[in-house]
Amino acid sequence: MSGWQETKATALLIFQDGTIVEGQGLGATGHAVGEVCFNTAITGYQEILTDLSYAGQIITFTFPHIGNIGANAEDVETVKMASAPGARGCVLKADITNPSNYRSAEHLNDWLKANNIIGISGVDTRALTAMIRDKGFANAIIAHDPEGNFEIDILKAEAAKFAGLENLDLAKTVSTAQTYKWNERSWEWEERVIDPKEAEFHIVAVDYGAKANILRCLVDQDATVTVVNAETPAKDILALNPDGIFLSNGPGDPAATGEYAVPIIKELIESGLPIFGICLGHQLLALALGAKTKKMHQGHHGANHPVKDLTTTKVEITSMNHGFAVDGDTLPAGITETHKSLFDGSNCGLMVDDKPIFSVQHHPEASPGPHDSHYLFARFMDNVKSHKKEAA
Ligand SMILES: NC(=O)CC[C@H](N)C(=O)O
Repeated sequence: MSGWQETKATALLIFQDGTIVEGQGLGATGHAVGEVCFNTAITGYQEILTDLSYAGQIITFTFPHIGNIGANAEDVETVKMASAPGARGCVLKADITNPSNYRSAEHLNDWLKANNIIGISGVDTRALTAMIRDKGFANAIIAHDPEGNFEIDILKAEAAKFAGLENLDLAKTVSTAQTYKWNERSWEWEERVIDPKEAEFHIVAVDYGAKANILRCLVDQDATVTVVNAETPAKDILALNPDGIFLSNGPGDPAATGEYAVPIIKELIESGLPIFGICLGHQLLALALGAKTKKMHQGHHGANHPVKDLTTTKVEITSMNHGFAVDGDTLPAGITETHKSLFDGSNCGLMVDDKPIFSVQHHPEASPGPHDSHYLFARFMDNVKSHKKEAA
């Protein structure tokens, strides 16, 4: 009995309502504020922690075995050119056991430290998840001090300053500073990086915090990808002579990027080029088309979310990571809802009726998650091929 009671807390999670959760510190020391969400995936913790869409968030993993396969340099979803890290912190139930996997290069604890991510273990993540499910997203501060010395009032005051993700534009802060070319394809067994072949199509990806595996999936479709900063004017994007345009995933409130993203996307729509958007890219496309987005109660973060493709009536099991959603009731005439979540009926996709333009809320690139939705990359490239043929 006495053992655990006497263990001094070396990490705290302090919510804005004053609730304090004690645990053991992992990874980086110090403190960070963010929105606490929960992710239900049972694999892919490293991909999740390095997804830039999680900027400004602290991730509670509902799966207890986090860290048991260690960490490596290959499972990082943050594109090296990105200027900021992804998640600010993570909350775990169990301590990290010694890694046991042939791909492990590093203990997760060391990797978290090196990547400036604060972790707390020993938390009743089931209770925390139930709390978020009942009350909605909660903002908190996560703090780690190996000596267990915390100035609670100062931490509470820091937590109180965080106004949450609503109205917060983070895409600009994680977007690539420089334009770069991406030509790495998906991996094959025991061959991590495949040399690119001469690609037939050129896609310009607007980077709001793009995941590396999205870029790989585009290259798999016989494309070379040029990645540009989120604020690149439409005329500069079009001057790169793309065959199609991709709008990436990313963090923060889509409505807060209104000043730059929406006007740029409106011009891109006018160009008549094929456009494909994922997650934040989907939300921004919807805004540019005249629809509205809204904050969700608890969001969708996991790797087993059923989504129905209304155009084929097929159901796909998807990877999800979003806290905002397109309000399907606000889609204007001429825009068709193509996908719906079978968990809560929320909008998961749209297409423009008379243009080769579509987008989805879920993550067809998976990483982590099932590959059911990979067909969307082929759907995009079919549009690109037809458009290029017509234009020739
Ligand atoms: N994965 C994403 O692109 C997330 C989009 C947006 N930041 C949201 O939370 O809804």
